[in-house]
Amino acid sequence: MSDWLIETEALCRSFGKGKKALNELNLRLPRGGVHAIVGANGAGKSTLFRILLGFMAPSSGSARVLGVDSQALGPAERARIGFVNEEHSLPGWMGVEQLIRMQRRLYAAPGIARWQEAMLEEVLGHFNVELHQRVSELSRGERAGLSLALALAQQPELLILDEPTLGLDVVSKRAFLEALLFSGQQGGATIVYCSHQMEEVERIADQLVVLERGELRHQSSPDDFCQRVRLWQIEFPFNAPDLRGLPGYLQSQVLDGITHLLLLDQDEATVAAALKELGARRAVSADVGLDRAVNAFLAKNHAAPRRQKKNESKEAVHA
Ligand SMILES: Nc1ncnc2c1ncn2[C@@H]1O[C@H](COP(=O)(O)OP(=O)(O)OP(=O)(O)O)[C@@H](O)[C@H]1O
Repeated sequence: MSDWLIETEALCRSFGKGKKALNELNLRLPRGGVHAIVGANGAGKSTLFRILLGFMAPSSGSARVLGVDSQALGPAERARIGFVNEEHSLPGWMGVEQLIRMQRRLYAAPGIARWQEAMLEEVLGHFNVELHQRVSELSRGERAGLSLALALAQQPELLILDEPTLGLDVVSKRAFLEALLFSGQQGGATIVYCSHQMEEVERIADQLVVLERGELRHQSSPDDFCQRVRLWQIEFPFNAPDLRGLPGYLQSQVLDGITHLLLLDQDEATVAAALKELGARRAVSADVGLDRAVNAFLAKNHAAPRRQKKNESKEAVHA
C-alpha cells in the first residue's frame, strides 16, 4: 500500500477531439504541508482536482487519494477531504447559523466525529460573518471565510483549494491566508492549493508543482525552483545582440540601456564567459522572486518569439 496522500499514474483526461487537459501525469504528493499547484490558464489544474475529488473520471491512467482510487471514494474517505473553490458555492437560502448547525450534525455524527468547534470559531473570527445573516447576504470575502471555516472545522486530512482567493480584496485575502496558516500550525490538513498569485504561493507553500499542458514540469520547494532561474543584468557597449539562442533562454528586456536576461538551469561561469564573448562590458547575476521565475518559465512555452521593433529599446521584451 502506498504512503502517498495523492498519487497519479499516467493520468490522462481528454475532452472533445483529443484535447488533452491531462497528459500522462505522474504526480506524487506526500502528507503534510502546503502544496501549491501552478500553471497557466488551461494547464489542467481544475481537471486534476475534479478527478482527485471523484467528480470526473480519467480517460485513462489512475489517481489515488488517501490510498483509495479517486473513482471509488466512499463516504468515509470523503469525510476526510475538504474542498473550497473560487465560487464558494454555499446554499444562499440558508441562514449562516443553520448551515453551520447542519454541517456540525453531519461531521460530529457518531462514526465520523471530526467536527472541531474551536477551529470554526477561530477561522470565522478572521472574517466579519454574522451568524444571523443569510448566506446570500454575505459578501464574497465573507462567503470565502465561511466556506474555509466549514471545511477546516471538519478536520480534513486533505484540503483542496481551487483558486480560493480569486476576487477577494487585500483584507479578505490576508484573513484567508492567516486562517490557513493557523490551521497549519495546529497540525491540520495537508493542503493542495492552486493559484495564479505567486505572492500568496510564496507566503504559504512548502512545495511547488508546476503543470504545463497537463504535464508535470517541476516539483520542489519554491526556493529550489527560484534557484533554477537567474537574472543577468548586462551592459553592452552597443545595442544588445539577440540573446534568444543562449542555452536556457527564458526572456530578455532592455531597460535604460541595461539588458535584463532570465536564464534557466545554467552554470554561472559558463554564462559569464558566453556573455563576454558576445561583447558584454559588464554582467552580474542575481536571484529572482517566485513570481518572475514562474511567469518567465511558463511564458517561454506559451508566447511565440517576438521580434524587437526598430527603435524599440526602453521596454523591449523577448519571450
Ligand atoms: N468540461 C470540459 N469540456 C471541454 N473542455 C474542458 C472541460 N473542462 C476543461 N476543459 C479544457 O481542459 C483544459 C484544462 O482546463 P482546466 O480547467 O483544468 O485548466 P486550469 O489549469 O484549471 O485553468 P485555469 O487556470 O484557467 O482555471 C482547458 O483547455 C479546458 O478548456
